[in-house]
Amino acid sequence: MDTSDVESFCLRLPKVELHAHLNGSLSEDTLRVLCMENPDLSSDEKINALISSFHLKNRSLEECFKKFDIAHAVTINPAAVKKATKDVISDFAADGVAYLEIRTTPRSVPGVMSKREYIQAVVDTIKDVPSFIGPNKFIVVKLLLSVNRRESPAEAEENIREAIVANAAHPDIVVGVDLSGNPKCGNVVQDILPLFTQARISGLKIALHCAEIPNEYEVEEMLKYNADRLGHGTCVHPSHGGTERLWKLFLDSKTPLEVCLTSNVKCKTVESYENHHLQHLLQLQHPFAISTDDKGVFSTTLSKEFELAAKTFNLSALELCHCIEMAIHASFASTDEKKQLMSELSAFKTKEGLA
Ligand SMILES: CNc1ncnc2c1ncn2[C@@H]1O[C@H](COP(=O)(O)O)[C@@H](O)[C@H]1O
Ligand SMILES: [Zn+2]
Repeated sequence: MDTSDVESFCLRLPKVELHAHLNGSLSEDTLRVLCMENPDLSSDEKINALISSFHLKNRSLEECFKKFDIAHAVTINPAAVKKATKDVISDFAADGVAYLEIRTTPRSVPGVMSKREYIQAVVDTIKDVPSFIGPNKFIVVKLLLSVNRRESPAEAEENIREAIVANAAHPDIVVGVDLSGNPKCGNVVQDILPLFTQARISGLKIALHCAEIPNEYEVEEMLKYNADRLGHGTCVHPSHGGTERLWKLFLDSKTPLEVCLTSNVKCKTVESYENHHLQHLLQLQHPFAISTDDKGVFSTTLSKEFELAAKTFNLSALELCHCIEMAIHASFASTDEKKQLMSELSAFKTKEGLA
């Protein structure tokens, strides 16, 4: 396919997004509107300062983490959380995403919103999707609730408890838990993985941010934990600060990896797209899901991530369709939903003359 064909093909592709943090995915328009609705931030200079710092070029992973505090400054009540969720879902649907798993860290604002009310605001908006997604659009949306490893074990325990309650109340929407946050923080193996086991026992799927930075002991324990999916997986391969042993453990686990190309390069955990560890997954046919991570912070879309993968690793139209197939299998969708997504993909392939 030539360049312009790749771009339009990636836009048309019925894509599957499995790794998208709500507050990292806010578009500039959404940020602007949420600022205007916030009396403390509604002046032009404050709005412009906030938005430009949200998109400021990162020089490190640390700098990236400071950006989420900016988004958190505007999603401070249920109405703002609903607006953020509605806009992010609409953005993905407009980008041709057919299936979306949003993940977000339950957050309380004293006197305004409890963690449960935060979660309810997201769930209510997901339930409301048919009312705001255009008639010619189709998107299935699920929710994972996150534990931020920077927070205390008590916070982590509370988030897992809230996730179990939310899953019991909305099993078709709240499908999993995610471990994320600054990888330099927290004692995950001792304080957090045991909590995730409680979530697993109650029927929630497990997604772990893994090996964003080198940490042999933690990565080994995470690989042995047999999560349903892993995110990033940057420092597993020996060429990126991992070891042969970790790499073998990872391959043997056959755990699907959520691959975030632009996030890794803009956070400088991977030096270039050409050097990205996706090359090894392609070579070894290890399952992966091309993902955005934080489309707002990194000014990307899922179509652009597919286009990047296609151009960097010379992937054909059929190989891009196979990426969607792998993501469907790795998703936390129900069996019927997976069948529906697979039949949508085969109808797409027929229409594109690929079947
Ligand atoms: C860049 N790579 C990353 N690595 C680890 N955690 C990340 C992340 N990108 C985002 N988050 C996690 O997602 C939260 C923002 O969304 P929510 O407030 O939950 O909706 C961040 O605070 C961080 O904990
Ligand atoms: Zn992430």
